[in-house]
This record gives sequence, C-alpha cells and structure tokens, in this order.
Amino acid sequence: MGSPTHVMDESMPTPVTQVGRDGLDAIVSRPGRAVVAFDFDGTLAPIVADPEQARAHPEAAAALAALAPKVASVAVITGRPPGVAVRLGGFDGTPGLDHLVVLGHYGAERWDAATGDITAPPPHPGVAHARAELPGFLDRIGAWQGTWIEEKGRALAVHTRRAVDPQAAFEALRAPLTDLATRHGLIVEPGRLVLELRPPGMDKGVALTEYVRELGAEAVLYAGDDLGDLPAYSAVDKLRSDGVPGLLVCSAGSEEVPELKDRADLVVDGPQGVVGLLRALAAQLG
Ligand SMILES: O=P(O)(O)OC[C@H]1O[C@H](O[C@H]2O[C@H](CO)[C@@H](O)[C@H](O)[C@H]2O)[C@H](O)[C@@H](O)[C@@H]1O
Repeated sequence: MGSPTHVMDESMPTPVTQVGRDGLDAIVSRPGRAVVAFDFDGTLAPIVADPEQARAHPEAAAALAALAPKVASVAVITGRPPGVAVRLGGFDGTPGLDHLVVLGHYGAERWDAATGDITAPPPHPGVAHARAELPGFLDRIGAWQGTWIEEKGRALAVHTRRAVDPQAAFEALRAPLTDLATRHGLIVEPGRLVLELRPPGMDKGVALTEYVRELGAEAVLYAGDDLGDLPAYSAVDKLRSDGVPGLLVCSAGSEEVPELKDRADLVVDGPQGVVGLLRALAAQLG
C-alpha cells in the first residue's frame, strides 16, 4: 500500500486505495444508506494526560451535527462508558445530534440520543474481584510510579502515561495484568499507554457490524486511532467482502499507534483532521 493521503485542508480528500474510493463513492452516492462511526479519544478528542480532562475537539459536535441529517446514522464507538463520552463530547442536546448513538464500553453499552437511555447488560462479577485485588497487586509487582487506575464501572483501566517512561511502564504491566485478568474471567484490552481489564465477548468490530446490520446500511465509514479500533477495521474489511463498501480512516495525531496507518484508506491529522473530514463530507453531501 502506498503512503495514505493526509488531510490538511477541508477539501474532500481522495482515499489512497481503490476499496476506499469505492467506499467513499458509495457514501456520497447513497448517503441515506450510510453509517459513519467514530472512535472518541484520539479521534474526536485530543489525547491528554488526565482522561477526565479530555474533551471533544471544540468543533467536533457541530461538525458531526452538520453531517448527521445527511446520512443514515452517526455513531461514536468507544471504550469509554457511553455517558462519559456523551458528557466529554458535549453531544447531549446538540441540535442535529438528536439521533446520535454512542456504543460505549467497546459496544457493551449503548446510549441513544433519541431517548437519552443507556442499555447495558448485567455487570461481570470478575470486575469486582479484580477491583478489590488490583491496587495491592500493582504495589506487589512494583508497578512504575505514576501508574494509576481509572474506575470505569464495567471495567478498570491501568494507565501509564504519567510514568517517567510510560512505554516501559506499560510493557512491564502487560503480562502480570493479563494473568490477573484471566484469573477473573476478564480480558486485557491494550490501548494508548493504557491496559484495560474488561469482560470478554464484545469489541468494536462486533459493535459496528451489528449496528450496520441493524440499520440495513449499504455503506460504512469508520475512523479510529488506537489498537481497540483494529477489530472495527477488520469488521469493515469483512463488510466489504460481503458487498458493503467501506472507508477506513486513521486519525494519526502521533506515532503512538502505528498499526492503523498501514490499513487505512485515508490518514488525517488527529481530531483536527477528523473535523476537517467531517466538514468536507457534509459539504460534499450538499
Ligand atoms: O475507544 P476510545 O474512545 O479511544 O477510548 C479508549 C481509552 O481512552 C481513554 O484513554 C486514552 O485517552 C486518555 C485521555 O486523552 C489518555 O490519557 C490515555 O493515555 C489514553 O489511553 C480512556 O481513559 C480509557 O478508559 C479508554 O479505554
């Protein structure tokens, strides 16, 4: 694959791959049959050291709102609890986003703007056990200073961005946290300097595929930046092979996760580039 197109301005870019161009053509020619879906952190929201301080790019909600009435659905698919993504994104009550869907916790929970309701399965008992064990466990294994636990309700995220050597701190935790997660029937979801202990059985690929099927969509766009977005990338590949054209976008604001760039049809410069793409697409759809 060649070097993907980078979006710097707000003209509609040309995807570097033929399948990506076909995906974009399908979205533009039948927008009312298209689902456009976005990851939150790193894609709609710039990465910051404290997850609670993260906010969607200041123009993201308006750009999503300009696009939403022109397509079948705009969705946010995130590892965050859906209510947190809605709050940090400023999505609730935004005119134009009255049908936004947020698939949170990698698709395990769903928030519908139309009702304001969150639907969620029962909690996994392993999370409570892991929660009780985790602080002492991190002390015992000598986790790097600056390592901290984000309480997510349905999951626990161990962050290393605040350590002196975040990547070394991350690598040192990977195997022991995988052991702990396995003992409690959980999986480890690696992300950008974060290892999340969460229930198995759902990922962004399953969430995206089910949503596309639910709507009977005939084209799909997915934009992401992190390892947790790779299942959604694979889902778009599979949908394409099943006859649903798709466009894969990588929000590449840093070199933290190089894995997505090579698989993307289009690379944009972080959340600012995603906002530019949203605007360009909305303008093209008239
Ligand atoms: O699926 P996403 O929307 O990308 O959410 C994945 C994780 O995002 C958050 O962590 C990331 O963003 C933080 C704020 O910018 C940053 O400090 C951290 O290093 C990143 O990994 C969130 O805190 C996690 O719970 C999500 O799983």
